[in-house]
Amino acid sequence: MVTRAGAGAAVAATAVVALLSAALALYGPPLDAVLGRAFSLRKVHSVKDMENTLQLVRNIIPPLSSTKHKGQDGRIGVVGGCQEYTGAPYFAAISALKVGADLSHVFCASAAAPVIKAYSPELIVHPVLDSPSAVQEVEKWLPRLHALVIGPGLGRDDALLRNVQGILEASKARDIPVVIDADGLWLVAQQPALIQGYQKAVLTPNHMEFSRLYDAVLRGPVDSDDHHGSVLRLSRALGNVTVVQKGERDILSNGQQVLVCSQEGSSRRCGGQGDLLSGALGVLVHWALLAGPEKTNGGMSDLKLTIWGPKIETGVQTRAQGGCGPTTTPTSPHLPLSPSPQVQPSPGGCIRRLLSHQAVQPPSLPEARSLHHHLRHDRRGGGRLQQALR
Ligand SMILES: NC(=O)C1=CN([C@@H]2O[C@H](COP(=O)(O)OP(=O)(O)OC[C@H]3O[C@@H](n4cnc5c(N)ncnc54)[C@H](OP(=O)(O)O)[C@@H]3O)[C@@H](O)[C@H]2O)[C@@H](O)CC1
Ligand SMILES: Nc1ncnc2c1ncn2[C@@H]1O[C@H](COP(=O)(O)OP(=O)(O)OP(=O)(O)O)[C@@H](O)[C@H]1O
Ligand SMILES: [Mg+2]
Repeated sequence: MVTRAGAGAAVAATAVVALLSAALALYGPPLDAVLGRAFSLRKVHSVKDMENTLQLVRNIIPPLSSTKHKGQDGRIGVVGGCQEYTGAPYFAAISALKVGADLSHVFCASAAAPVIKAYSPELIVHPVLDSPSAVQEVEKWLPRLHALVIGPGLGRDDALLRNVQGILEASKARDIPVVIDADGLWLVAQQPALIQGYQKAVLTPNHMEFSRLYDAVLRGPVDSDDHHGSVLRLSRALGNVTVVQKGERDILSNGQQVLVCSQEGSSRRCGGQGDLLSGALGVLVHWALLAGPEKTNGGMSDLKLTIWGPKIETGVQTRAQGGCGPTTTPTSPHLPLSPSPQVQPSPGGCIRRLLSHQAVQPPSLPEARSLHHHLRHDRRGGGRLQQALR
């Protein structure tokens, strides 16, 4: 049963991964300053660290106010949902709402629409994705959306993928941040140029999706001895889009920095947990952008290669140094490739530690429901994510 604290921690943790992905994607330096304040080398107590992490997240959550109107704090679109998969787009879209977006749209195939509509009256479901005019239908809504989450439950039907390609092009033309997950990544693996250099794209591959994408873009297998370098290389090869490789440790990179979150999460490996993350990320990317650099002190560029979490791992090394990091000397001054396997203490002599996400409890309905009920209640009680994070 998800406790209030557990729910808060789970949501907070997702928020942290989402926030860091957003900050990596959207800003230059120096989130490091904020992180410097938030994390320290001292023996970390998870509650204390989570409190620091929450402060970082709180910086971007827009305050509730009577002067705001519906939709102002987030209108998120999920592009996905087909005959076989109706749960994934629901999980992504409802997570966006529960994290704190005001409106959540799902653009799906007509067969999936009545099913997803039946799941929740809170979602605005458009049965357009398999329509011949799908791109135009979705394009009508783009001026009113703050971010898109492309892929949950999309499936691999060529006609749908072609429509999604057009939707992605139209979104880029409007500078809309996009989170690309699941079979949206299948499309990107087939046509990497679709997001090449679009730095408002955040990719959230799982283990398998990462291997496929890496192989398609870098023409070779992932170097299993160098996860950090692999994520860095893939991000660089795609023009510094942000890549969040989900796994026992989540590894994030924007082609300049690498963040590793290794906080123990749920050991359940059930379907839907990645969908929850992608939906949450859709809102938080928008909020991070809305908050602006002053709220996150700008972002990441001074952030050194940092290994985050209870187990301090070795730093990434260049191959020349016997390590398995990027093969070329990194152009970025931000990546001090340590000659020794020890992690270089980052500025201020501390090796920061990021307590990040505990994977959301298995989304079996009762637990998810209590989580959702809990956040919803907080939302109504005038608290958004902050309330849930207390
Ligand atoms: N309720 C719904 O509507 C849901 C719908 N969903 C939708 O399903 C679609 C496909 O998404 P997906 O994640 O199931 O397929 P994908 O990632 O291609 O993996 C395929 C194979 O790769 C392997 N494999 C996977 N992980 C691995 C690992 N860590 N380490 C090693 N191997 C690993 C594993 O093969 P195995 O090894 O088990 O034979 C797995 O079977 C997508 O659109 C998504 O949105 C889901 O979101 C769930 C909820
Ligand atoms: N082995 C693991 N141990 C702990 N946490 C994990 C592990 N693998 C993934 N996670 C966490 O679970 C969440 C979902 O990751 P997962 O790999 O299940 O995504 P996914 O396959 O896309 O899920 P979905 O079924 O929704 O598509 C992520 O936050 C990730 O950090
Ligand atoms: Mg997935």
